[in-house]
Amino acid sequence: MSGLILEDVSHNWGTRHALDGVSFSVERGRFCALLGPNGAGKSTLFGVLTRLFLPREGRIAIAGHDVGREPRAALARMGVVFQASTLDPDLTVRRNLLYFAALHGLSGREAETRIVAALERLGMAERAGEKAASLNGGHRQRMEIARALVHRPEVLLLDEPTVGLDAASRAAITQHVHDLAAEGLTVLWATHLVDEVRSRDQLVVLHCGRVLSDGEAGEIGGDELNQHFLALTREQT
Ligand SMILES: Nc1ncnc2c1ncn2[C@@H]1O[C@H](COP(=O)(O)OP(=O)(O)OP(=O)(O)O)[C@@H](O)[C@H]1O
Repeated sequence: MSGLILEDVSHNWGTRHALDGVSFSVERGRFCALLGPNGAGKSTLFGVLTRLFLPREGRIAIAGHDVGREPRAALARMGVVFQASTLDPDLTVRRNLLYFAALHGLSGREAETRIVAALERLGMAERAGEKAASLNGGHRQRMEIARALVHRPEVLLLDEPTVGLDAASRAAITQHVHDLAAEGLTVLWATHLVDEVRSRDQLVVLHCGRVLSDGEAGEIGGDELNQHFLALTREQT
């Protein structure tokens, strides 16, 4: 069963085709890297996936729920890590997550249990009492991911989640999210960094709003993924 389906999704910014007939699907429990250079349309795609704005045309389904016809059911099954931080720096990790849990109608013991579980999955349990402002960039981003897991989504969307992090933090977060996919979460990970893609990942290359390739990363690019990606996106510019 597919965790995520996009069929012929298009979106314009004025006369610019930011997304032009984008179609691909991600199987349940698969890690899909959405790789594209700056301006490829990755953030626009996240905007239509999360209903920040409506696509001009096309269909999107999250865990079997059509985003246009059943938006509440679809959004309830989706966790999102945006580029910009969503945390209150003056609150503790635990308070931030409690606040988010309340937005999903969770409170009391149920919220506490889920928060502990989400923080443990990201190796952040011992930091629950620290203020968000005191965390380093890598831990702050792990907390963003824990926040996105509190309502137990089936699909996790991450928009360039490692921007601004050092190499060790990038590697740790990339590993954590691969582990989540191995446990059954469907992951869409937008990036312009080829070194975040593993050979067994699904790889969708997006450029100028179009899907240029879709398949297993090792088969598409092999060891020369970087050169392949550069050649692919250079040809189309
Ligand atoms: N709010 C907007 N108004 C007008 N044009 C926009 C808007 N947002 C994006 N665009 C344009 O749409 C195209 C796709 O941009 P988008 O931000 O989705 O790409 P991206 O792949 O996320 O890029 P980046 O990696 O730089 O964030 C670009 O040409 C961009 O200039």
